[in-house]
Amino acid sequence: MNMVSEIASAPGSRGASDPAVRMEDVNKWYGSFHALKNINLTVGRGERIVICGPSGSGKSTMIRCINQLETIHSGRIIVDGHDLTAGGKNVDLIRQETGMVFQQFNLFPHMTVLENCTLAPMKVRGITKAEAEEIAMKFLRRVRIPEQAAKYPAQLSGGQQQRVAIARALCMNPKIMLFDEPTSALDPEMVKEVLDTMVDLANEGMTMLCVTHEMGFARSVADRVVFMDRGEILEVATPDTFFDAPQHERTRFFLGQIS
Ligand SMILES: Nc1ncnc2c1ncn2[C@@H]1O[C@H](COP(=O)(O)OP(=O)(O)OP(=O)(O)O)[C@@H](O)[C@H]1O
Repeated sequence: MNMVSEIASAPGSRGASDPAVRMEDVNKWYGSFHALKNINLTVGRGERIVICGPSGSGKSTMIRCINQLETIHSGRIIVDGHDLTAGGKNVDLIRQETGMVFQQFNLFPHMTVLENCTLAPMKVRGITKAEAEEIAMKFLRRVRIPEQAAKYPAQLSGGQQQRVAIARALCMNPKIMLFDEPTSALDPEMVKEVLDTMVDLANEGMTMLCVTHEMGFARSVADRVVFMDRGEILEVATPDTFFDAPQHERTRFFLGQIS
């Protein structure tokens, strides 16, 4: 049994019993291409989910739908009790609920690390520059690069830039962190520093959905692994079951190819 049936909440109400994310019968098309097919997934608070599957299976699309970088065509996505798919797009609310880290770090090149981290909190949370800088420094310390605050992104390594991107997302005080292949663009020697930062976050109880090919991370950090193929969720399992006794033939084929 997965947590879909273990977590219940009354529709329309918000409270401690709300799951962090609930996706109900979500469908998405790109033109005539059916990219997400009846996706149902409930993520508990503090849960760590790793999403894997072959290229083009819909992993990025699925997590980009959670923070509305992509729109869905049917179904519902409820984040921390807010139905983000109802009543139009509330970008400020989405940005406060979900932080996202992309493969390409997406930092503003003309702004310092500190400015990258303070921009959105000042704009969206309405806090002063001094408050925003205090928060930014707290999170830059947390990702272990406070000494880089005055530098520009181009002066940092890829791993450092990705840690800035994580700090920047945390400055919005999100309830959920979404990671879309955060280590794929990094040189191998920098992967570990970013994964270590993600492990720290996981240990602090952050709810996380991570699209990643880092199966070691999935095995050691995930509470559940979601396997997608051709726009469908084919399997949701604990790492032990997923890696040692996968239920679906396509999961076995996928694992056979990457091992
Ligand atoms: N903007 C778009 N327009 C049209 N088709 C798209 C668009 N974005 C994604 N797709 C298609 O939707 C499918 C799912 O893409 P998605 O990026 O979600 O897959 P993925 O599992 O994350 O793949 P990868 O591991 O290669 O990043 C692919 O077939 C892709 O070509």
